[in-house]
Amino acid sequence: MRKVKIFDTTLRDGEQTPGVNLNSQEKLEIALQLERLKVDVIEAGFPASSPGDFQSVKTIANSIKDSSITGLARAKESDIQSAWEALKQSAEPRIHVFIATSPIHMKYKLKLTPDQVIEQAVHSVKLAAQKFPHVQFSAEDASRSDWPFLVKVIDAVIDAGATVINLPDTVGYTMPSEISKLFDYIGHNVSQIDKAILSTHNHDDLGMGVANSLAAIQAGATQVECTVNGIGERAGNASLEEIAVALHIRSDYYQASSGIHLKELKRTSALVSRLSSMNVPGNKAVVGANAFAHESGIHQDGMLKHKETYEIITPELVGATSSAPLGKHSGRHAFKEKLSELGFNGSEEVLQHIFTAFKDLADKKKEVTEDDLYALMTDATDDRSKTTYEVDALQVSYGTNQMPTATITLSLQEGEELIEAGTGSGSVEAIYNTLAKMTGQHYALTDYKIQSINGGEDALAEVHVKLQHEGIEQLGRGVAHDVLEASAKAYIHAVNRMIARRKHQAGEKTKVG
Ligand SMILES: CC(=O)SCCNC(=O)CCNC(=O)[C@H](O)C(C)(C)COP(=O)(O)OP(=O)(O)OC[C@H]1O[C@@H](n2cnc3c(N)ncnc32)[C@H](O)[C@@H]1OP(=O)(O)O
Ligand SMILES: CC(C)C(=O)C(=O)O
Ligand SMILES: [Mg+2]
Repeated sequence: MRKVKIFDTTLRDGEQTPGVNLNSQEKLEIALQLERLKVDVIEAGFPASSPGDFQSVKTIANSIKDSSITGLARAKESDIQSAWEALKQSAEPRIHVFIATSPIHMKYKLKLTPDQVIEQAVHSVKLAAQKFPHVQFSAEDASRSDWPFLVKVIDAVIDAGATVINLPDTVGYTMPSEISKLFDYIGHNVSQIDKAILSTHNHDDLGMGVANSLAAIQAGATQVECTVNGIGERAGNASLEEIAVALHIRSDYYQASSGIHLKELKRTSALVSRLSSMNVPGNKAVVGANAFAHESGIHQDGMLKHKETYEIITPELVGATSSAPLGKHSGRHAFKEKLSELGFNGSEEVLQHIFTAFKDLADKKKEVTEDDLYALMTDATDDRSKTTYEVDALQVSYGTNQMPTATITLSLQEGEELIEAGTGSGSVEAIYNTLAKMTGQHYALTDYKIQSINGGEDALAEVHVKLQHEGIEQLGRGVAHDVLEASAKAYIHAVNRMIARRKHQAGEKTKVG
């Protein structure tokens, strides 16, 4: 059985999803979960792209031990230097240098001749290899590049020190049989291909991301790049969970396996969905809510008689069962144990905060599931030093013939308390009008999404909002047993993050000035 390395790029290409913006703490939380999932390489970001990304990559590189950490860099000295500064403390420093090789990108975007591209690629890989023991080179838009030219580039960068060669289908243009031929061609025509790992990276513009990844693996790729839930630029990247499960279920066909801890898939998907505010569609393969649901009579009959009639993947395989090991009579020890099993590694103060929220919930809800605990954990692990406002109390008065009125108490970081009332045409609008008055800013609400965790009448509500103010867009999320409380918390979460971002930007400007 061939081993296929999983290179996860949720924190880099995944974060390029329009509207997704993860802070350092959220990125670290995802990285810790990717480590538990046993991905081989985590692409933690693009250090030269912003001070925030630089810091996230550095923090992740210093915290994760069981997966290799890498960062993206253009074929440019300053990007490579920045990646080195962020990654030098990691266990196995690894860089990902890229430059485009297709005629359209070279001519119009880079404004370079093919020879100049080879020269820049070789120069950059040599520079990178002086610092990093592992250098990955990507020929951006490889699938629309001239194949003999690709061979020339790849031979030259392997000579310069590249140890991994990645051939991305950057715009999701190629088809499975074509990518198969491309990998086969490269395998047979690059004289030194045995010195490097061959990698595939596919986008989903034509819905072929996973199919192309599997075809490339069949044709010789031993590394596959993907993201959790398939998030990413435009239509997204090939989805990690679909590739890992396809390799497992059809190992007879691919004769290859990943080392992914499949039982962690559902949990990883839920975490990424929550932190990125990107809902997982119900019919999404492997991790969607309906992936193991059987609706029609003939199917249910078949399942009752013999599960394999309609089930090729068991929910247990991917950790999709929800258990309720904790209840209102559970104590702190069992609770702490369970949270650490779920990957919680926060302070005692945050643990106490989650425990109080759990007890409140257990009083109201029949079953507290792992998904509920995950939601409470995510809700509580925001950096409290960056919290300007907190929702202390909320009362909403609503009647069919009456203007909804919200009365809200907010506590401020300094210990002060604000109380205000306001109205709106609906209950949520009344809350948001009141919060706008209290925070003294008019934030435009550009998105509002609500979902229940696990379903059922007593489910937790999770609200995601997007606020816009003076050119900045900010996501926020809130979890509560009540939808109105979750709505207020989501709004305040976005406001707090917006304020923290502005303070950070002002700090950066002062440093530069
Ligand atoms: C296929 C991919 O996913 S590639 C990764 C894409 N990810 C991102 O772009 C996310 C983060 N990006 C950013 O924050 C910014 O684009 C930055 C910081 C990287 C660069 O910002 P700016 O310096 O303002 O440049 P801008 O983004 O406008 O243009 C990109 C420049 O890089 C050049 N460039 C693009 N790719 C490469 C490359 N692989 N190697 C060298 N130069 C490159 C472009 O030709 C352009 O150069 P020019 O300024 O001489 O015309
Ligand atoms: C940077 C490269 C690998 C990329 O994301 C792409 O080409 O899609
Ligand atoms: Mg990409």
